[in-house]
Amino acid sequence: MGYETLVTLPVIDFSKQDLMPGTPEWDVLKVQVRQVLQKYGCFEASFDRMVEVRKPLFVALEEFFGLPLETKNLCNSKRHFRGYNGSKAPFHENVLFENGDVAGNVHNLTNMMWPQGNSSFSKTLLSFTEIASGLDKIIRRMILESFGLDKYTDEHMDTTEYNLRLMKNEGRPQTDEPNHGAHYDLGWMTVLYQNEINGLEIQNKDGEWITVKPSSPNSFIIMVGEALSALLNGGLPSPFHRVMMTVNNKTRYSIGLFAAPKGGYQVNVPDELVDEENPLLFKPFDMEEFLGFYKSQLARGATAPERTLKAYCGV
Ligand SMILES: O=C(O)CCC(=O)C(=O)O
Ligand SMILES: [Fe+2]
Repeated sequence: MGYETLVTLPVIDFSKQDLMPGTPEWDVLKVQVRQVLQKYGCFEASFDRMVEVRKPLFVALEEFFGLPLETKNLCNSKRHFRGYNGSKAPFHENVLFENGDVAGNVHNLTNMMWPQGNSSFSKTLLSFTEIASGLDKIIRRMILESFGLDKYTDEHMDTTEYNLRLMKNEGRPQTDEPNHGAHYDLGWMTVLYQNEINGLEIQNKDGEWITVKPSSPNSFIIMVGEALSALLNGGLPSPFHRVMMTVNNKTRYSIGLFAAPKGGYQVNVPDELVDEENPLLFKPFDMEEFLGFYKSQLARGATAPERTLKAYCGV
């Protein structure tokens, strides 16, 4: 699933208030989204709703990662799907809960970290989630429309869940090892937001790693995940990416909102996308079962191509 040579990511501006389906503004952006994603599987989305949330968001991330290790490890004391991972700290730390309940997880996380309360932390993470999920829904709706799949939109949105991941990366001493190893994102779509320290790299079709440099502090990086690529019968590529930082960099904070098919829901390539010229590329799959496969592959040291959806249910 190659994509064209990428130098810098194209930017699409979503700042217009009340962007509504069926309006001329919507249709113009829809065409751009389709073209850019078809080429690269990712783009930069500028969205001025981040203006007010940006500052408190990075205060919140610094506050969380600044907690003592023992406190952060409390995230793992309850039966959360993943929780806090600081095994590569200070080069990489992240916290991720995988049960699709962002509000509940933010609430639990806040109570575990600050038993005396920290309402600004939870409020800020929920504001971010609201903005990022709004943007995700606009973009996925545009994608479905552009593939002539409008009639599936409600079902698609109703069978989507979100997970939030908070990340901190620091520059490593001279090494070729990435902070966050190269991978494809697994779900429908990823909405990433970062501070001013770059480090995200996307591989272009020539195999070169291109550093993503957002052009504005209000920009998100949007990436197609494997599940969406499969739903569209390979119609959009999912970019291979990693985080790589040198020792000269300052601390990078980033936060990702991941939209994915709910477990128990069977993802099927719509008939509209399959014909003689476009044979079916993926058998129906359940995201939860795919995640099980992914994790067992990871545990036995499988390479990135050996833990893809293609390896799991490719025709
Ligand atoms: O930190 C970043 O910008 C990228 C993180 C990432 O690729 C992920 O969480 O899947
Ligand atoms: Fe990723």
